[in-house]
Amino acid sequence: MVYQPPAGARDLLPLDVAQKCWIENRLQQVFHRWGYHRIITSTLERIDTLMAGGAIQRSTVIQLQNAEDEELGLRPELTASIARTAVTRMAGVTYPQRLYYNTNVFQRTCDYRRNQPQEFYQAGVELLGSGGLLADVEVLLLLADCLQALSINNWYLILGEAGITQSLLQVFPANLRNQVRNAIAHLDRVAIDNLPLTEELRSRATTILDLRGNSVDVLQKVSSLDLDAPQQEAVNNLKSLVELLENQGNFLLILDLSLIQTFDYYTGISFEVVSDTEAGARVLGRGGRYDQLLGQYHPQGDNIPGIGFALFIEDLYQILSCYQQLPQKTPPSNWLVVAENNQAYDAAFAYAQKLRNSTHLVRVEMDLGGRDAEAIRQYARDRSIAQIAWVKADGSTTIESNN
Ligand SMILES: N[C@@H](Cc1c[nH]c[nH+]1)C(=O)O
Repeated sequence: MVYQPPAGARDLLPLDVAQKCWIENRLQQVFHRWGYHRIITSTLERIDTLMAGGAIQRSTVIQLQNAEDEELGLRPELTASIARTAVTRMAGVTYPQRLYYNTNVFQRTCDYRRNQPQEFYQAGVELLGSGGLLADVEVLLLLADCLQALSINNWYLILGEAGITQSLLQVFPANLRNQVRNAIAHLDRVAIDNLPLTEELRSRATTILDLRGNSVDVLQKVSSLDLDAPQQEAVNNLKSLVELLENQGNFLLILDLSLIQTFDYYTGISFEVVSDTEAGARVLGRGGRYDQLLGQYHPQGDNIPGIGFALFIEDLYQILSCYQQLPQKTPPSNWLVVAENNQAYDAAFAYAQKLRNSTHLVRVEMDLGGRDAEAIRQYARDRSIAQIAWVKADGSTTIESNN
């Protein structure tokens, strides 16, 4: 019997892990520097929990069933789980809470034959309890810092504002609003042309779809629409955010008020990080503000504002491997400790332990017997092990460097 992994499953071998850790450690250092704390939530959630925010479709969740016949699923993202934890397990904490995660998520693929992956890794943050401009700026500058820590320079931010876009959609008749939203989400002009809209509304839908480009132009275009007072205020806030980002951040910003998903929980800014490579654009992460999500999980429905993002480790990996940034080998051991005969085992283990305790980050491996001295030297050369320690039963040791 040959045991195969299920379609879409992936095993990460030591070099893959070293490369993944290289990315994750850099991100983690940035999260720490900004005062974020790691949270680990359950891989398994009730389907209801995953879907409560309105961003997750049942068909994309890998589903499981427990003995009580509860419908469970593997988390496809972290924000819903963190929202659940925050208002239940973390009730009573003070705000703001700065949380980060670095973990796997599962997304069901429709095409099993192509062996499409179903397990992915994400690292991200959630900043809970702050609804203002400063929290938006913090999260976006933190995001920029993450990319800088990975030495990724060719990227831009597509910034939308779900609140503004949703409210601009209110002029459409309720029975057509979803179709207009879908057409805009997919930048589908043909669909807009085919909807039974008045010419004025059709032109409004096309204007929303075209609210994309450099921030000055887009802000001007949106201000020329007949905005009511709350819309005007939201546009002014967006303007302040853009100004702060353009002063503080060192990245290209594309304002996109047509940025809207067919499903999401965003109520304020929403954004995507896109890398610009010769091979084309690649989305490296996304996020946004969700001020109504935590209320879905709160026993009394109390809302707590939140904003965050997730970076997609596989996509970062693809970019970094093009630039040859990642480690190309697993780190070699520094020492190979060899017991010269059976009586020297005790002394050899003791010597190896002494080396391990001597400096931080040293790698010491024991020779496991069964080879002669030449084979041991060859092994050390093959594995790039710098030093061999030959240990005798009385504890005396000869050190040989292996160049
Ligand atoms: N969880 C979202 C990203 C996000 C984090 N926080 C807010 N949004 C996703 O996977 O798309």
